[in-house]
Amino acid sequence: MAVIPVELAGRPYQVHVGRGLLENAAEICGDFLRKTIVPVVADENARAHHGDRLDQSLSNAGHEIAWYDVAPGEGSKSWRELERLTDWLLAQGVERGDKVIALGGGVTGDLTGFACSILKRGCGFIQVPTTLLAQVDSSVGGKTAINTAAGKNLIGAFHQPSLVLADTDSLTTLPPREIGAGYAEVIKYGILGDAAFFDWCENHGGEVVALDEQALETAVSRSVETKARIVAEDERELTGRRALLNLGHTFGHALEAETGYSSALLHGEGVALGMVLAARYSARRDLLSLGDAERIAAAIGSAGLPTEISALGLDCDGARLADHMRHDKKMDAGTLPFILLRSIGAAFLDHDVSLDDASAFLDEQLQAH
Ligand SMILES: NC(=O)c1ccc[n+]([C@@H]2O[C@H](COP(=O)([O-])OP(=O)(O)OC[C@H]3O[C@@H](n4cnc5c(N)ncnc54)[C@H](O)[C@@H]3O)[C@@H](O)[C@H]2O)c1
Ligand SMILES: O=C(O)C(=O)C[C@@H](O)[C@H](O)[C@H](O)COP(=O)(O)O
Ligand SMILES: [Zn+2]
Repeated sequence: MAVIPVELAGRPYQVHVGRGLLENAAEICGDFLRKTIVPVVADENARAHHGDRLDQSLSNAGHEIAWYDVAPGEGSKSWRELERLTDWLLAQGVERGDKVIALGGGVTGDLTGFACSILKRGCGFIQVPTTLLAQVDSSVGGKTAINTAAGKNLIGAFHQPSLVLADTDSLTTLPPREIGAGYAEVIKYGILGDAAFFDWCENHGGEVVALDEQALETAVSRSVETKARIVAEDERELTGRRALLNLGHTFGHALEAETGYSSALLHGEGVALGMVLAARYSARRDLLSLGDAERIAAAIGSAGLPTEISALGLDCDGARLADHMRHDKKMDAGTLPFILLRSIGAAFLDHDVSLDDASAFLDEQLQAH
């Protein structure tokens, strides 16, 4: 059990990581739950597997849950679902000082967080992440968003939760593919800034995806500590520090767009491929050794994650993927900074990448193997 602080001036909060947290949710939330009725926005699968544990804890403390169901899948991060959710929160009489609970993965957390950021110009929320990806990444740091036809996370806000409860027991019911997708964001922290953690992932990644208790707790805690530190340094992605957390995402979001935000490619799988592409592109520009690029690909592949975009069977070329990238939120006065690598554990923002060159590289990768 670990309690990790996110030290944001004026609104610090804690991330609790460990087993059995849902059984003690009411106690940990304490005064954050100030009314009898507690609105809980829940992914349908997360509720089916873990809703009872939350319900039991809250009802033992004299609360009653008002449940709101979110359909599984990226499609729920939409204008339509945002409207439906905000209407429901208003009907529940949620006030600014209340805390809405988000129970589920990154989709539920991103949607609920964004709804709370605009509800009456901002009400509170508590993240209860139930996927590996959400525990190590999306529940921490306050990025909230929905997708639009133009691209991923294009409508959103920075809105920090008041508390995060990452109960590792909830991961036992996750499908293996979702565990792999979450692991992509775990190994990301090693690749972008912590060579020792990358080494640890090479040695223990198999245990993490097999949900070995000790390896899992180390992976989640270490990931959250790293993210909390970076977010505290650059909450709104203004200095370039937080942008490093976007390693693999420029390529990854383009691939997600091209596959229609469908189950054909999960977010974490897109990030896995995107990190391999960022590493190989860094090698192509003589920034990173080819050996290190392939070491990264091997570590990602050994967790069962995809490493070759040619295997996706996409009916598109590099220029089309580059067009998706023009919607990237890092775009600045017509140029898109890329997160590239000098070595494993040393990512940086490269402002000198031309999208034409990236597109030519992607053409090669689409043909490879
Ligand atoms: N805000 C951020 O900083 C941030 C960071 C990373 C990713 N994201 C976003 O997060 C989303 C991906 O999140 P995700 O990978 O958690 O996917 P997700 O929310 O779609 O959940 C994945 C699947 O797991 C199911 N599920 C959830 N909890 C379960 C459980 N305990 N047992 C069984 N099934 C369960 C869901 O129903 C769903 O089918 C993407 O939209 C991505 O853009 C946001
Ligand atoms: O927290 C961050 O900052 C991240 O970039 C984490 C990413 O893993 C996450 O997918 C995030 O939602 C991507 O942000 P975006 O700004 O590229 O939409
Ligand atoms: Zn991500």
